[in-house]
Amino acid sequence: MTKTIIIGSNHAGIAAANTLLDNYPDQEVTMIDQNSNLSYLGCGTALWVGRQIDSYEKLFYTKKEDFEAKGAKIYLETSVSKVDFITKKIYCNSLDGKSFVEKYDKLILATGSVPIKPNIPGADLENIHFLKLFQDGQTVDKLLDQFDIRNIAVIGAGYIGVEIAEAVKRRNKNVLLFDTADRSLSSYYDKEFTDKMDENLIKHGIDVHFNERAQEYKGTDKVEAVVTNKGEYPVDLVINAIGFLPNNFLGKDYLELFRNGAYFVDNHQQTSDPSVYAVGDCATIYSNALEKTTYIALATNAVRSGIVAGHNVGGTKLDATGVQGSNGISIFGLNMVSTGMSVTAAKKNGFNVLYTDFEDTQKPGFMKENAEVKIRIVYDADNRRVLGAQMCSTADISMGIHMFSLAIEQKVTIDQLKLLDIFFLPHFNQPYNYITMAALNAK
Ligand SMILES: Cc1cc2nc3c(=O)[nH]c(=O)nc-3n(C[C@H](O)[C@H](O)[C@H](O)COP(=O)(O)OP(=O)(O)OC[C@H]3O[C@@H](n4cnc5c(N)ncnc54)[C@H](O)[C@@H]3O)c2cc1C
Ligand SMILES: NC(=O)c1ccc[n+]([C@@H]2O[C@H](COP(=O)([O-])OP(=O)(O)OC[C@H]3O[C@@H](n4cnc5c(N)ncnc54)[C@H](O)[C@@H]3O)[C@@H](O)[C@H]2O)c1
Repeated sequence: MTKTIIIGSNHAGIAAANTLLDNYPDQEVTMIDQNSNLSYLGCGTALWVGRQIDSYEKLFYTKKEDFEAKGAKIYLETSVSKVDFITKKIYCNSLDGKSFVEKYDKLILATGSVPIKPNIPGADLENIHFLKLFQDGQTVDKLLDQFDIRNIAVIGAGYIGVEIAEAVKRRNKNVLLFDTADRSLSSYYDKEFTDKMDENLIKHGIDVHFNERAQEYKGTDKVEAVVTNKGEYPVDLVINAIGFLPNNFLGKDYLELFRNGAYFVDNHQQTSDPSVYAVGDCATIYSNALEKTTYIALATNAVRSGIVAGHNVGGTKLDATGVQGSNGISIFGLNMVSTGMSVTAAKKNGFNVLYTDFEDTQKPGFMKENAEVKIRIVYDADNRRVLGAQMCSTADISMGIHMFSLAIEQKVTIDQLKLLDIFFLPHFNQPYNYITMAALNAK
C-alpha cells in the first residue's frame, strides 16, 4: 500500500482524493482539513446572499461520509501546523485539542488560497469581512438582515466584488463598489466589454467608484467610514474582495515557489520535491494562451489539477493540458464570458496583438426573443494564433466560449476559424453567425 496524505479537502483535494479512491485500490488515502465543511461552492454565495436561490444547503456537493465509504481516513477541524519534508511527517492539531503526527509516502498539498487583506489603518474593525468560506457568507448574510446595516462598501470590482455587489443590492441596501482600476472586471475583459458591465451596474443602482483606493477604514469598534484618495464615505459594512494569494504556509521555506508564492509545479502537478504534489489555488498552472506557467485561481482549475495529481500519484502518467483561464459572469441578466487573454492582457504580456469585433443580434430578425451579442477574438499579429475571446449578451451565449478555449489550447489560427463549420438554427444563431463574422472580418 502507498500512503498518500492530502492536506486541504476542498475542490482540488477532493478531486485528487476521488481520483485515487476510484481508480487505485492499492492507495491508502488520508484527507485533512481545518474547516468543518468541505466542497462549498463559493460561486453560490452571491446567489444565496442575493436570494436568487432559496438556501445554501445544496452548495455542498459531497461530505465526509462519502470518502469514509470509499475507505479514506478523513479528519475535519484539524489543521496541519508543520510538514517535515525530510522525514515525510505531518504534524496535526484538531479543534478538540488533540495533536498527532502522520507519515506519508506521497503528499498532495491542496491548501488553496487566502483573500488578500488590505494593509490599511482600521482593517481590523468589526463589520469588515472577506467572502471566501461558507462561514464568511453566513456572517455577511446575517448582517444584511439588520435594519441599521444600510451602506455597504465592496472593495474590489473583480469577480467576487461584482457578484456580491449585485447580491447586496438585491437585499435593498446601498452599495458602493470601489476599484483601483478605471473599470470593473479589468483583468478579464477589455474596456468595450466592461463599459457594458459598468453601465449595467450603474443602471441597477450600484454606486461605482473607479480609480479609487481605500486608504483607511474609520470607526470606534465597528467600521463607520471608508476613506479613499478621493473622499470619505459613511458605511456600515465592508466586504473586501481584492484577490487571492496562494496559501503556501506549509511549504514556503522548502519548496520552489512562483513569483506570487504559489508552489511551482510541473505538468504532473509535482513540486520541486518528487514526493510532494500541489493542486488548485496553492499551485501554479500552465497557460496555453501565454505559453508560460502562471497563476489562475479558479474552481475549474482546482478540479482538473486534482485529477492530474491523483493519476500521477496513483501510478498513471498523465500530463496536464494547460488552461486558458476560461471564466464567466452573469449580473442582473448581463452575461459575459471570456477565455485566454484580452487585448489589454496580451499587450501587457508583450504580444503583438490584433483583434476582430462583431456585434449583431443573436438570432435572425424574425425571431421573437432575440438579443444583441458582442464578440471579440484576440489573435497574435505575427503568427495569427488565437490568444483570447470575449462575448457579452443578455442571452445565454456562454457555450461558444468553450470552442475558443479549445482553439487556444490547440494553437488554432484566426484564419482557421473563418470557414469553420458552425451550424445554423434560428433558435440559436444566424446563418452569418457572430463567430464566423468576427473571424471573417479579421485583418
Ligand atoms: C465567493 C467566491 C466565488 C467563486 N466563484 C467561482 C466561480 O464561479 N467559478 C470558479 O471557477 N471559481 C470560483 N471561485 C474560486 C474557487 O472557489 C477557488 O478557485 C477554489 O475554491 C480553489 O479550490 P482549492 O481546493 O484549490 O482551494 P480552497 O477552496 O481554498 O480550499 C483549500 C482548503 O485547504 C484547507 N487548508 C488550508 N490550509 C490548511 C492546513 N494547514 N491544514 C488543514 N487544512 C488546510 C482549507 O480549510 C480549505 O478547505 C470563487 C471563490 C469565491 C471565494
Ligand atoms: N465567476 C467566476 O468565475 C468567479 C467568481 C468569483 C471569484 N472567482 C475567482 O476567485 C479569485 C478571487 O476573486 P476576486 O474577485 O477576489 O479577485 P479578482 O482578481 O477577480 O478581482 C480583484 C479586483 O480587486 C481590484 N483591486 C486590487 N487591489 C485593490 C485595492 N487595494 N483597492 C481596490 N481594488 C483593488 C483589482 O483591480 C481587481 O479588479 C479570482 O481568481 C477569481 O477569478 C471567479
